[in-house]
Amino acid sequence: MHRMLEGIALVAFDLDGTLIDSVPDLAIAVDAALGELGLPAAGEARVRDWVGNGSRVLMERALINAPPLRSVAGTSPGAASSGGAVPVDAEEVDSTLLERAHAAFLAHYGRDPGAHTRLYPGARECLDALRARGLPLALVTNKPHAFIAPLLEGLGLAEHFALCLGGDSLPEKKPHPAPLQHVAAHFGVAPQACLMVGDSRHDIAAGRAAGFRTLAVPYGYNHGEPVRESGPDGVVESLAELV
Ligand SMILES: O=C(O)COP(=O)(O)O
Ligand SMILES: [Mg+2]
Repeated sequence: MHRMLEGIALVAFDLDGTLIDSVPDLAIAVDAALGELGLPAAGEARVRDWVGNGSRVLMERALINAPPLRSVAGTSPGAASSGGAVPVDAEEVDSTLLERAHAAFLAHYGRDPGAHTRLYPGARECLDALRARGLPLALVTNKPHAFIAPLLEGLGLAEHFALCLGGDSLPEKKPHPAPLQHVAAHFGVAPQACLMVGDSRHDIAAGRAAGFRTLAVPYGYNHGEPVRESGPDGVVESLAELV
């Protein structure tokens, strides 16, 4: 058994960038939404760096980085966008435009959220092995809750998680500790006996703030930065190492 599982009675997993490579489908939906607003496509590479704070912030980042919008919305005209990491509140995006963009994204993404989405190597093996050991597993993603079931069903993982929380399940989402505190309380497990497994600084921050142990995978989405810099308690190259 991996040292990170010693004394652990519950494991909470992040979804995007940890269990699944979902960016191909996210990028298709982002680009379709931008297209509806007459804006140029962002492309997969840039979307990869914007994922992690839920769908509304994803579209906010897409709008902030859409060059024509800067003049349309009157925000920082002429400041060329480089893509990549963008602080959430770096700039104000017109709220009506953001609502339109977000609604368009949800409609496009909801059509077939798993079309090009694949499990990372080692993910199924890890989940199967933990489940066989009888450890309760939770899914804590910032993705809207409505997309969780179709994705898990498409991947044959619908039965693996005893509790699934989306970014809109509670008033707060990661990096806030509330979703993880909710999971620990739901199962009646002390936080120090819970492990949070994720790919981004938001997972590590939420886990630490909730009193969980934290394990990071380095292959996912972390705004272009190494997740090691967030100081997780452990890092595994593949989830298969855990079991
Ligand atoms: O939807 C997102 O922004 C990211 O979702 P995650 O929390 O599963 O990585
Ligand atoms: Mg993630």
